[in-house]
Amino acid sequence: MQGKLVLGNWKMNGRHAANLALLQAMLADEDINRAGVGIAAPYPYLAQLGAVFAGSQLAVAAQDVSRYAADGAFTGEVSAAMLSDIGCRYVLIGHSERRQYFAEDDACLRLKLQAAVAAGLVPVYCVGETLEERESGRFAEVVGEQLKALDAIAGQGYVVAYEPVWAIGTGRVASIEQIDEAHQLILGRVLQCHGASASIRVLYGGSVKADNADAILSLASVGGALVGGASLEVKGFGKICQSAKKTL
Ligand SMILES: O=C[C@H](O)COP(=O)(O)O
Repeated sequence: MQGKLVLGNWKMNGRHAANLALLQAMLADEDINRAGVGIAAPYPYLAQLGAVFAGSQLAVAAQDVSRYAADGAFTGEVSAAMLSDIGCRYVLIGHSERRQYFAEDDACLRLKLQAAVAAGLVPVYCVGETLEERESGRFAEVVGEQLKALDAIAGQGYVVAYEPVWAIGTGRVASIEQIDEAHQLILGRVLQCHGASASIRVLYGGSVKADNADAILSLASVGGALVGGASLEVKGFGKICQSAKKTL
């Protein structure tokens, strides 16, 4: 059985000196410093993560990637090949903040997924409904539509992250029943579309904290966690990683 994966997403946070202290504290924490844990940092700090994590099993992840696969005249873009070149293992694709603020649509996300796998990265494809979509009973329809982009990389390695938008950074965590229902739905769709051989982890993200990690990560349908705010400090993140370790 593959272990649960815990990825911290620093979002647009960090400064070189503060990162160093945090990363070194993570390396010194035996719950964090092991296979199955990684950090997604802003582009300017990915090399710093690579240097500090060198020789450890901690993974470096990017928060986004260009939809353009080939090098060339795309000012401001960072290609999947570049991320791979500097040692990234994972890349977040389709985070709700990218969908919301940068208008990333299905066509764009399909290209990003393809570019990522072509460069040997593991995409962490994020899906999730807004509060309005949940309250109007459209949760399964919305998530089902979002999952269709994965057809672009059928048969390849990827991770899905279920992040209900209403639970991100709000402290309002989805209930255990809501999480299990969503994860069962996602696992069912992935299996239906990509075959019985699909061995896909579905991470939960949205206000995962030290005090709810045990309950969330003990669900069989939850393959790990995508952690925002709590990955910016070592104590809470360590506790979340410990909850994942307990399930091994
Ligand atoms: O990528 C992480 C998610 O957006 C969750 O963020 P959060 O843990 O701060 O709610």
